[in-house]
Amino acid sequence: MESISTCFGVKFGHPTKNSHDSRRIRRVGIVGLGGFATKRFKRTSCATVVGDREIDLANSDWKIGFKEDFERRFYIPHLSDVFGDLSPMPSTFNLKSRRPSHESGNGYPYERWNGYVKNNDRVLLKVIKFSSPSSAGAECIDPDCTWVEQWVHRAGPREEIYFRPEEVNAAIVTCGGLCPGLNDVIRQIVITLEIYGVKNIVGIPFGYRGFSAEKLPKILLSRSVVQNIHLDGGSLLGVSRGGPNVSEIVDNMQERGIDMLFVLGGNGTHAGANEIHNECWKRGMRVAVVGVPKTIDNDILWMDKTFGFDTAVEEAQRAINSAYIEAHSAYNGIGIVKLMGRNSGFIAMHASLSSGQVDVCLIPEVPFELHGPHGVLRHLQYLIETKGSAVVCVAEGAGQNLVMKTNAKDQSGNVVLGDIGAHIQKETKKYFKDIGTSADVKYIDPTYMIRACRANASDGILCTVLGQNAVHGAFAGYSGITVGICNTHYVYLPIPEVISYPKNVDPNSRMWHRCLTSTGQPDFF
Ligand SMILES: Nc1ncnc2c1ncn2[C@@H]1O[C@H](COP(=O)(O)OP(=O)(O)O)[C@@H](O)[C@H]1O
Ligand SMILES: O=P(O)(O)OC[C@H]1O[C@](O)(COP(=O)(O)O)[C@@H](O)[C@@H]1O
Ligand SMILES: [Mg+2]
Repeated sequence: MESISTCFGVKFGHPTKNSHDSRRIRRVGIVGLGGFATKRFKRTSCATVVGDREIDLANSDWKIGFKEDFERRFYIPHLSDVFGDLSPMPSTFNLKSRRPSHESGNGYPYERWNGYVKNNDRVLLKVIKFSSPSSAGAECIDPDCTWVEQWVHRAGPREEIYFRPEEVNAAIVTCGGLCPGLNDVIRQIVITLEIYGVKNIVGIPFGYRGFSAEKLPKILLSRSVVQNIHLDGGSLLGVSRGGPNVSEIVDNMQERGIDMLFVLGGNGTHAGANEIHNECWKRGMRVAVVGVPKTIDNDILWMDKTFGFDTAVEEAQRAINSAYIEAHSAYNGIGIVKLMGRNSGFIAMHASLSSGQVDVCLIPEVPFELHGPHGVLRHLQYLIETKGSAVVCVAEGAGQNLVMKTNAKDQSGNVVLGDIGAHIQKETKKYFKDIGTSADVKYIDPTYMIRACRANASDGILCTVLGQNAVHGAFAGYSGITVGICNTHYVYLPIPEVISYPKNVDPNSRMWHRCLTSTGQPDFF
């Protein structure tokens, strides 16, 4: 291994499908003395691999190499890359009609609407300039934490468009599990398509399954159909896991003449969307496939947050508060709340932090023991003895090593999780019985109630902007992209980058430490 003072091994390879390995590869590229990366991974060599390019930090021009590689990784595919004969036309997305014109003589000056975004506009992906690799959360490329701008493409309407609105056949599909805000996004996509002048908009029923040969009836969409759908949770179109393969999906799209596809879903859905995009272009189909990340778990990379997450955290407060009241009102009461989060504990962490009523927060990223002198149960005993009650908030994917494995998978291939909440309840009851202390243990599982909620106001706005930008991206001729909010600005990202591995809670992050400060819990092992 090279010495830290002379040479830092930094790797930025495209990760493999295994999320944990992938995260390692990605994280090892960051120099941070106090961070997750350097504690777990040794530095490799002087050669730095950025994408598929090797960069030598000893070379004074390494920054140029890094930037070029970053630019290439975050390039967003455009129809004109493949279809050379395309000629754009002036956008039909024009809000001038909403302004008083100079002819109207009502005193308002005529102005040209300048709400278009230029293709070369960019948004900074990282906004902190770290002074040292030992600074909290530092993500440095070299030991000096040299500042290197990492730009991504700004989302929004372009002045020129690559589809004739009156000829467009647009389709929307919602895949995976439910998430608050799905209807808000569908609504905005439809409304924005209509503003461009699109007449043919269909909803594909029940996720990718709606593309199968069974021929589930399509859902005709228009402003009047979607006007009030955001008042309800769920998805107007229905959702599903599993379904036909990509080739069948594209066959079906070809049959129906779909040339704009809006795909709302998580990591799995986006993997499918990217394959659909590739297959369409391979077949010479001039199709724009644009994703809108949907995951209540908030486990998509690079984004400030995904829609539905805020609502989930807010709704989780009700369950936590109920658990608190139950626990607080009972003699030696213990309330356990399970929240969603298959691999990522963002909902549990944020809900625990915002409620201020949680004593123990357990997430998949942080291993824990139930039994033993440092286990959760011993701490619950301490809480009962000192406070008289306790509240536990556990993410569904936490402590899966403690529950019975069935090796079952759902139709998308996701592992079916054991019920960690029920397990903790059972073990807690047994523990207190064994030590001869009566304890009143209540378990609340609000997961599906939370997921079925309608979006709150803040998510409603996020959905609106994401939905509109998805349509702008398609009309601008981009495909194989997804939309997101990044440092409060809206961006287009290439799908492979956002699904290269799932975003997790960093146990060394300031946020997790804040959560621990709030709960006052020790390490449980
Ligand atoms: N790697 C993949 N490639 C192509 N399609 C996938 C992939 N993973 C999942 N899918 C499809 O995407 C849809 C949703 O996937 P799922 O994992 O259930 O939800 P999410 O998109 O929320 O992660 C399913 O119809 C599934 O068949
Ligand atoms: O019971 P279902 O529909 O499989 O959903 C459960 C899963 O849905 C989620 O909320 C989100 O999953 P997706 O993003 O893959 O839809 C997970 O937290 C949870 O494990
Ligand atoms: Mg998934």
